Amino acid sequence: MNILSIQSHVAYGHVGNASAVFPMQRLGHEVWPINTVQFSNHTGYGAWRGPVFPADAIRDVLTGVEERGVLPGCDGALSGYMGDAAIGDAILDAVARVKAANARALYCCDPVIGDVGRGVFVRPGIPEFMRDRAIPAADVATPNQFELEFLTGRTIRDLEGAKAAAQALRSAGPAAVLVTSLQTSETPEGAIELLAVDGEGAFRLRTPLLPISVNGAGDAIAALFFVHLLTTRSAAEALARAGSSIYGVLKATADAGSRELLTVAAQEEFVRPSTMFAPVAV
Ligand SMILES: Nc1ncnc2c1ncn2[C@@H]1O[C@H](COP(=O)(O)OP(=O)(O)O)[C@@H](O)[C@H]1O
Ligand SMILES: Cc1ncc(COP(=O)(O)O)c(C=O)c1O
Ligand SMILES: [Mg+2]
Repeated sequence: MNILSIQSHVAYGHVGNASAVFPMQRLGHEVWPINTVQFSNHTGYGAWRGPVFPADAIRDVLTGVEERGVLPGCDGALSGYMGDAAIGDAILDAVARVKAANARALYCCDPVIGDVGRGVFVRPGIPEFMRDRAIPAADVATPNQFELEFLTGRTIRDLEGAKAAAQALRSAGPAAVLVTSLQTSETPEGAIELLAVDGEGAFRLRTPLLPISVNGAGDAIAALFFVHLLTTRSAAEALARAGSSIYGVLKATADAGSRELLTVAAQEEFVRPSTMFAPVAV
């Protein structure tokens, strides 16, 4: 498959396209990355350098790809960390151009806004853009629990609440929703959950909670879930593969004591996860 991936890029470490592109390539897919920023490192370090690209730069690169005549072969567009709200229009314009060229192409929006620990970590206007413009245009969305709560205006306390919020998001646009880093009153101590909901039902995947906090896992799991969904057309299957792969990479990362994901060193996890976790219909 051919995947257009519009998100951040960092020189050092693995977030945004620097986390998402390689796993898709390792699974055999062609990726057409367009970078929304080029930073030295992710913003979780508190300091970083490098530019946020203007919307026109993103449009221009997409126009160049379009001029190669290849957009009819694009199977999916993936967007993530934006840098600035002005980039939003360029992303939705790119999605529209991909869909005009290939009516079967899907758009996966990873609505990067923030997380439970850090709160909102993107520029003003981006959360509202995600809620009001990107989500309605998306076929697939991959919010973490914090983002799902913001996007739906609901507080998630238990699994039923998480399912209801995911359904509310589905009625706003995306047919398939993957909720990451789910921890409700029903999540056992020492565990973390993923919840995938599509027209077939709701599925939960539970893994051990590792004693680490790294950035970029969300970007990688969104990419993995999207390409597995495109190839298998099953949210439950995509959930099992993507969740098991991320767990394997994070386990290796924790074992190595690394602050950055072991995207390269643990690459076998993308193809053959050391542990396959089974999804449960809920
Ligand atoms: N400490 C952890 N232990 C186990 N799995 C984790 C841990 N942190 C992240 N993950 C896995 O990676 C997924 C995506 O990470 P997450 O932090 O939710 O993304 P985001 O960065 O978008 O918030 C989680 O749903 C979970 O499956
Ligand atoms: C440049 C950049 N891209 C993407 C992300 C998203 O990372 P995550 O996958 O942890 O949500 C971050 C988070 O700090 C970031 O700084
Ligand atoms: Mg994220």
